[in-house]
Amino acid sequence: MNSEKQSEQTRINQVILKIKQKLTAITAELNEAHFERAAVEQNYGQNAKINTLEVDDQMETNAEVQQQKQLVAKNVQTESILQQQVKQLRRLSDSPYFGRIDICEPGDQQPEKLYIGTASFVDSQNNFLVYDWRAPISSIYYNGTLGSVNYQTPAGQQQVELLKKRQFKIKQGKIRNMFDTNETVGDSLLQDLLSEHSDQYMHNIVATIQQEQNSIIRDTTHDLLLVQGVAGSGKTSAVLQRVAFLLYHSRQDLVADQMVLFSPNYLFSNYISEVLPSLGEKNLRQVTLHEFFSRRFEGLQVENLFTVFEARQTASPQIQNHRAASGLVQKAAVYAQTLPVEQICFVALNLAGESIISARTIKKLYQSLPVSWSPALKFTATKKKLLRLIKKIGERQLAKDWVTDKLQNLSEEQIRSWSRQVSQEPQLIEKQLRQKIVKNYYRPIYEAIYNDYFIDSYQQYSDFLLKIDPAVAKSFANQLEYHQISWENCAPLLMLRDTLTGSGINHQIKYLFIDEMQDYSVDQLLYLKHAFPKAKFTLLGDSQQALYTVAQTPQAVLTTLKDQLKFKKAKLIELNKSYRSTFEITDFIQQILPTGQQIQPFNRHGQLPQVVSVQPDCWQIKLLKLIKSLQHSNQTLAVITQTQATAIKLEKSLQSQLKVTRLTANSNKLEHGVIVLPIYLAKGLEFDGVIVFNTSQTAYPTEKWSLLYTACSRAMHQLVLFSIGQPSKIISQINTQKYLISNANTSVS
Ligand SMILES: Nc1ncnc2c1ncn2[C@@H]1O[C@H](COP(=O)(O)OP(=O)(O)OP(=O)(O)O)[C@@H](O)[C@H]1O
Repeated sequence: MNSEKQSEQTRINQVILKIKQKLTAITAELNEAHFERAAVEQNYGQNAKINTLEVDDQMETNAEVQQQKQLVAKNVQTESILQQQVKQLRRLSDSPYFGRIDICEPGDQQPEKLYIGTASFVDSQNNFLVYDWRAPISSIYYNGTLGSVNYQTPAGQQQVELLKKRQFKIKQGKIRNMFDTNETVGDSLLQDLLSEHSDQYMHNIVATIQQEQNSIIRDTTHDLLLVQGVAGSGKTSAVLQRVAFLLYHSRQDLVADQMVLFSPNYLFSNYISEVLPSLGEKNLRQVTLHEFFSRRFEGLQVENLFTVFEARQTASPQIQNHRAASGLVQKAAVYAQTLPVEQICFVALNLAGESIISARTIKKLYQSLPVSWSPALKFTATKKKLLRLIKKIGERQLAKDWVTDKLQNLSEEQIRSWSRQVSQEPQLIEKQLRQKIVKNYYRPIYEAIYNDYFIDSYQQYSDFLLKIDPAVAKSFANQLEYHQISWENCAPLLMLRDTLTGSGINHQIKYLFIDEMQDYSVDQLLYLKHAFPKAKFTLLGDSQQALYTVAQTPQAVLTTLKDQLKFKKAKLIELNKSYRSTFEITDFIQQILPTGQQIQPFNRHGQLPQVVSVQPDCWQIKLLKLIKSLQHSNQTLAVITQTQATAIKLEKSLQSQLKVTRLTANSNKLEHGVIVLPIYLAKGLEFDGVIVFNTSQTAYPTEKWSLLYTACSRAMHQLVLFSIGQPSKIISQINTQKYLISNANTSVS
């Protein structure tokens, strides 16, 4: 070991010793906090069991229980903070840092050495032994080449002289690799990392963030950050580090619950779920667009984009008719804003076959409001009037015989449960019990009012569609009969409903992230912008991987979004360097793109991709042989099909000979071994080896280049295109030096 390395190792040993001392102290505190919480909880449990029917004790007990509750909450919080610290210290004790910068501030004689890790570590004298990678000064590590560099601080720009930049790979407290670099973050460490096997979970990339990724991560000024990057360029990685950065940067007024990530599927959600915890941060909320819509259309089955995709691969163009066109969201908003009251579809509030409040009455209440009010304002005011009205209707029932009958037949249990909520004055008890009986009876009406059911938004949307496109209106009505709603109708219908009722808007979310944004229509993005008005948007996409729409240039995407979504400060960041695949794979897959877009491959070498074509009568044997030959060198080997239907057939033909796992839309975990899955579930994921199943001309005509590109770009180390019959023209037009060819007569091993 050279002396430089020796002295770094000595420092590491000293830092780890201090980390471990702190870990011991915090672990003791944690044990104490745990013990205390258990005691308080037990005490709370006993208090909560006190008989609250004893009136004298009731108030006192309530206050005591509240106090205990607060105490439990406080203890839980303390314990969880300590748990976080323990986790963080454990992580640091294995690998305290990954970078060092030597800087000299103006006027200083001696340079300062700063070490950068996944979290800060301060010794008992408040010396920073490790700086958090998100600290303002750490940006020098990611952005600066040696010489004079600037970095942003809360007090403005600072200038320093960067004298040295050193990278470390430390594992179990030992330096495994260390070198100085003048680049942003040197290639060697990246080489090392990218050569590893794929994992069930994505890793954080803080040690090797690249300069252009850093600008995504640290952006705090734009309300729309549009990241358009080629496959494997680190878009998802960058956005997750961005979340961690924002949580650190705005920790006074931002918590993870104020962020939401729209992800393409459950597999992906699970795949990325370890990144933030590995950086000591809480995970942010994740949702798929399908889930989001489904929650808003209770009782309806929302069509899934995957089903649309499957149908498109097999259906004739005629079947695809009568789908809603784009631009409906804006039209729906205008329609709802200008809808004359006569045309609003009010619905009578009925109970047990009797109309309690007629549609005419509701319309009258609505009409009585100032014309200048917005529909949402009128709707809320009508709602309040209806609540008052139903209360009055109930009051008129209090002395009726049916209420007296019910009162006399109240069960013991019902009386006991209500007696806690009614007054103890004997003369008031009967009145209040009558009120309870009536309110209970009218509960469905109250609920209908609270849930906005006094307008039939489906009928209203149907009326709207009739004006725009009667064929779509008809198909919408047909689907509704079967309690279904098509994908394209979701956003415009919600927009119409929200505009009329003023509901559906979430003001809490401050940051919204969308991965695979090329699969979202402008209509859907418009709706999300409306539903999350306070959120800054970060959209990640690669229009070359558009499975459901047509590819657009990044600039065109930006123009469309800026014009339609009305963001004030929008920025486009393009990423052209691909990190996932070997040089050879990236070099091959960029030839699939018709636009001739230049993807910069990362300088990591491997085998050439292989194109295998086999005869239709022997493809099973050949495929089996191929899989077996690739299995041992690839921890995860994905066989990617176009549709789930093909994946099912493939699984059947392979499973008697081989252990295979087929993934479905409901799968949420990646398995090691051989995986069969359709392309739309492979989005955002990566595998050691990929076999793209049946890349014949029939399966992949020229216009399906985007599907082929997406499938091939999932491969990290090895790629095989397996064609039954003549390979696709997309492949045959690629320079033959970029891949190896084997045919039915050649061994595929
Ligand atoms: N700076 C980096 N340091 C180390 N690894 C990186 C870096 N950037 C990206 N990677 C790795 O490259 C791979 C691809 O990254 P990621 O999945 O974030 O790309 P993507 O652009 O979202 O891909 P796609 O659009 O194809 O799904 C991952 O294995 C990731 O860990």
